Amino acid sequence: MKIIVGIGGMTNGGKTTLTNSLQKALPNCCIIHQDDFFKPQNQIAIGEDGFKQWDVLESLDMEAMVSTVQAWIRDPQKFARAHGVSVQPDTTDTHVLLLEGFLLYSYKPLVDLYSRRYFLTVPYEECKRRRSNRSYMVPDPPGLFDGHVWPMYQKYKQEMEEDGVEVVHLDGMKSRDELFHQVLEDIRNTLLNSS
Ligand SMILES: Nc1ncnc2c1ncn2[C@@H]1O[C@H](COP(=O)(O)OP(=O)(O)O)[C@@H](O)[C@H]1O
Ligand SMILES: NC(=O)c1ccc[n+]([C@@H]2O[C@H](COP(=O)(O)O)[C@@H](O)[C@H]2O)c1
Ligand SMILES: [Mg+2]
Repeated sequence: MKIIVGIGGMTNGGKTTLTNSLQKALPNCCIIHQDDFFKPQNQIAIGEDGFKQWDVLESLDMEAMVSTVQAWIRDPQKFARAHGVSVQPDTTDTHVLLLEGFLLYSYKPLVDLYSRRYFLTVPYEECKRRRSNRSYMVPDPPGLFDGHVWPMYQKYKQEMEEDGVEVVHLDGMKSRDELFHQVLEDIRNTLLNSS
């Protein structure tokens, strides 16, 4: 059996950290990072606010992301091999795909593919603090967090709620270890229930 799990939520909620830990503990587990699908900088629109609009769906090549997901769905074993994930002979029936990113549940062609949609959040102050310590490939200009990142997060979250997308909320203030064990157990139960 194969399941697709979303590790979504706000920037700096701890998505990438959690996803990388889960991969090591789950059988035949591949990851697709949404961040790998950002368009090149010269294709990112500049808003009326003067900021490059990184935190909108249009800044991501979502068609390419869906194609990558479809390649996994067609042949998870081949996908795993191509991505350097060794397939365990005793569990070849089980395949897990973790999709990880900050706008996983806002793109219609993806939203129904998940067996489970996790949503990691931390309070505003903590998010801003963590973000100020991060260095992205393109550094945040002053004011980006309050002027663009946070308002876009709120906008997409509100749309998701209005659309009735069901998510499992995760408290990103919990320790890395606690989050890892909580989600690992929940995914293992999902696997048992879908077999
Ligand atoms: N559970 C946690 N508790 C405290 N700090 C965390 C936790 N998970 C991740 N971090 C830290 O927060 C920052 C953002 O984590 P990251 O996994 O890159 O988040 P995201 O992918 O959601 O932006 C990193 O510095 C990371 O070490
Ligand atoms: N990877 C990139 O090319 C790039 C460039 C500029 C900003 N970002 C930021 O990455 C964030 C998403 O990644 P995280 O969820 O890991 O923080 C967005 O909030 C976006 O502002 C990424
Ligand atoms: Mg990340």
